[in-house]
Amino acid sequence: MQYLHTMVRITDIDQSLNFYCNLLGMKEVRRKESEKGRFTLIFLAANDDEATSSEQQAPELELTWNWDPEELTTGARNFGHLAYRVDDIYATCQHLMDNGVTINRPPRDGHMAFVKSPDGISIELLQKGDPKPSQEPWASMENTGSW
Ligand SMILES: C[C@@H](O)C(=O)SC[C@H](NC(=O)CC[C@H](N)C(=O)O)C(=O)NCC(=O)O
Ligand code: NI
Repeated sequence: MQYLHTMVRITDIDQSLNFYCNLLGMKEVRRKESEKGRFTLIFLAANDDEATSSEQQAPELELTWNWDPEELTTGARNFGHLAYRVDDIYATCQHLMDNGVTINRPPRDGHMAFVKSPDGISIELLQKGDPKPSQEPWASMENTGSW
């Protein structure tokens, strides 16, 4: 068995592509429109995953946008988060914060941070390799989550 993707529903394509692609660096790999079902599917891959060998498809994030407006609750307790490994957690969090994203759990320990997507999906960011030495403003920044 091979892990293929995780699907999350979104309320706004532009806001979601700005967050996942422009800010987090993911790439759109394909898109499917359904006139009958009145929805759009957009498949994203993390940039490092593009290097995965062709026969081992990179795990993807499937964004589902239903054309008819719907309110998305923040989901049942059984869904936790999407996790990504980043080269520089401080630089990633700074770029997100500079573009208006709240750093719910700052990378105080140089290892782990949490943010949320425009639709409230929890995103865990983990530092590649060893944790970076603690630095400001992250060391003294308060959590806004329950982490
Ligand atoms: C392409 C493949 O990866 C899919 O996941 S298609 C699954 C299908 N999706 C939809 O019908 C999208 C629109 C629908 N209104 C929705 O919001 O899901 C489907 O069966 N979805 C049901 C589900 O629970 O995933
Ligand atoms: Ni799917």
